[in-house]
Amino acid sequence: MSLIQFQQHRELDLIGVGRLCIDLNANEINRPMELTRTFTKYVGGSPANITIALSKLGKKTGFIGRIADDQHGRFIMNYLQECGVDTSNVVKDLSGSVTGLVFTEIKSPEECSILMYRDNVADLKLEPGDVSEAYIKRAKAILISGTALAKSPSREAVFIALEYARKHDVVVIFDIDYRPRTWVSLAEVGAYCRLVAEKSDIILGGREEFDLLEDLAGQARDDRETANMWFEHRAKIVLVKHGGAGSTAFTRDGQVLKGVTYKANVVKTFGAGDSFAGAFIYGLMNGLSVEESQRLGAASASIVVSSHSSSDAMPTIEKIQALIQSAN
Ligand SMILES: Nc1ncnc2c1ncn2[C@@H]1O[C@H](COP(=O)(O)OP(=O)(O)OP(=O)(O)O)[C@@H](O)[C@H]1O
Ligand SMILES: O=C(O)C[C@@H](O)[C@H](O)C(=O)CO
Repeated sequence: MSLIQFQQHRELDLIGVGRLCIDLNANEINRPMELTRTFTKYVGGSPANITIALSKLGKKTGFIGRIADDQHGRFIMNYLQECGVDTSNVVKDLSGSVTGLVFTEIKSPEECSILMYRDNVADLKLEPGDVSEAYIKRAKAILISGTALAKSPSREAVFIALEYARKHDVVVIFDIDYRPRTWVSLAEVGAYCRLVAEKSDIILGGREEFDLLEDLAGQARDDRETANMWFEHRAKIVLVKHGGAGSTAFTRDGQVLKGVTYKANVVKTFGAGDSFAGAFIYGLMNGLSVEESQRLGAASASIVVSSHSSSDAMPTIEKIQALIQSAN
């Protein structure tokens, strides 16, 4: 029996929950933001990127989120629809909120950062009443982004989504997705993310992100100890991402799988985690082993870090397979 039981008859493969934003990626690369004058606009936000990745891989996806009632909000809505993401549960926020913006700085292939504008953003205005039980029960899986827990009412909306998912056997995938500018304190990150991690089937994060959840007061924990901690709860797969060094997946049935990486012609490093997650989830949903799914994730990430955008560059399965074959 496979590790993760997706309810195969469900009409939607994955519903993303949380952030829908705009990425403004520097056109003049290899220089600091202070000297950057022009940017290209893309849809962004980690859960949006992952949902778009799955859609481009041919999966049926939907999204639960709020967008601002402005030009950027409409740009996001149009792009999701062009990608085939169902937007029936994306709500226009009428409270005067704005679209979250992310300016990306590409100083060198090794040194990239993001500058987030997150005051009064629409995505964090998601309300419990926006989350439909009937919608969630149509899906095989939901993807929760940790950043959506940073503030109320989005935080409560996520807990409601989680409750409906559990009630209807919808697989819960939690990407810790820690974004410092959004949170009030590290204590809150740990407290709220732990509550979701305890109820999740698959947990994805970087080493530092897991350290935040485990409340270790600065002591680094070993990946295996991390995985064991979450296996005491509901998790069946814990995946720790290690940037250019790959990833390690732990499974509840005792496997420890080191993920390969593929050579990239790195333009920028952000987008790696989201593209990895999209193709990794695709692999699991298609019944591939965890190791094969990690391979798809790594190949997708190598394509995206070699491109200028995150969402727009999410590859098709043919492109991923061609890269894997050319590397063999
Ligand atoms: N420089 C690179 N070259 C090739 N593959 C990479 C590179 N960086 C990351 N990857 C691939 O992407 C996966 C995820 O990367 P990473 O650990 O940086 O995720 P992340 O921290 O969530 O990324 P992000 O910067 O998007 O938040 C890695 O496990 C690896 O397979
Ligand atoms: O998650 C965000 O809000 C920013 C992303 O859209 C951006 O592309 C990125 O950092 C991906 O890792």
